Amino acid sequence: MQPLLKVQALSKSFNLRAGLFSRKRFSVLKDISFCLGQGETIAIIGETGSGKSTLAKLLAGADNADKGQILLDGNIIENDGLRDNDCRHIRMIFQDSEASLNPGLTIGDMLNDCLQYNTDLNKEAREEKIKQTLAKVGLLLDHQHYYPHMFSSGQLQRIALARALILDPKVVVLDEALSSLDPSVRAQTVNLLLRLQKDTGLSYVLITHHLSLVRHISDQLVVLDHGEIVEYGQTEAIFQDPQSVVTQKLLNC
Ligand SMILES: Nc1ncnc2c1ncn2[C@@H]1O[C@H](COP(=O)(O)OP(=O)(O)OP(=O)(O)O)[C@@H](O)[C@H]1O
Repeated sequence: MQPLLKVQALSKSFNLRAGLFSRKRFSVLKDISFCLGQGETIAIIGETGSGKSTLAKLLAGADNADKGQILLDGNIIENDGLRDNDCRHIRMIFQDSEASLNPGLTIGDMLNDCLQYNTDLNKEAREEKIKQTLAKVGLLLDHQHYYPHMFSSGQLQRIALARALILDPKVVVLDEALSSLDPSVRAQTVNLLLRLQKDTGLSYVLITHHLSLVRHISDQLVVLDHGEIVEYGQTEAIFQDPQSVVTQKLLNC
């Protein structure tokens, strides 16, 4: 069966200042390849600086790769740094959702803007979509009139999720999106993510340092080290018998 998301030999480097007048390229991701099926979750783990967030940004189209392809449903959406402009199908949620929300906009206006920029829906259809999406993430219809500062951190993550889901994506990239939540709110958010996945066949790319979360919700696991994949396979198999020294170190700490 064709995977929903296929990442092929993705590479990324940045310019680094190497002296007063010289720069050199610093390779952050090298030949990254993996597949993700519909309704599945792949976790990406690795030490700080191993390239996880850079990979998340490439997947969501927030940055371009130097080389390699990203295919969604068999269609190339990124090819050697050229991205298909339609960013709807892969959406991203960050750790600090408050910082990514405009403090001067109500939640309803923010969701409405998102629909206006990305769809042809008329006013009534947009209102209906906002209503459905707020309900989907467990928020009240009245919350559309509130501003970001009026919500708790758990509710803010639901708002970030609503902003991602309102465009009916196929993949959501969660970059440490659950890390700042306290354990009970994190558990509620995980349950919400799992329910949405079961109901809608959504796929997740989970980037986290929380190994228990990785084991609980991911089907597959990618271990990054200095921008390279050192282990890739079924999560449970890797947890039970990690092959690479890097994975053994990460799982033991
Ligand atoms: N825009 C940039 N310009 C130059 N270097 C960058 C840029 N973005 C990231 N890097 C470098 O790329 C490397 C990987 O960074 P990245 O944020 O992807 O790592 P990470 O695995 O997500 O780390 P963490 O777990 O701390 O979030 C780091 O050395 C970082 O300094």
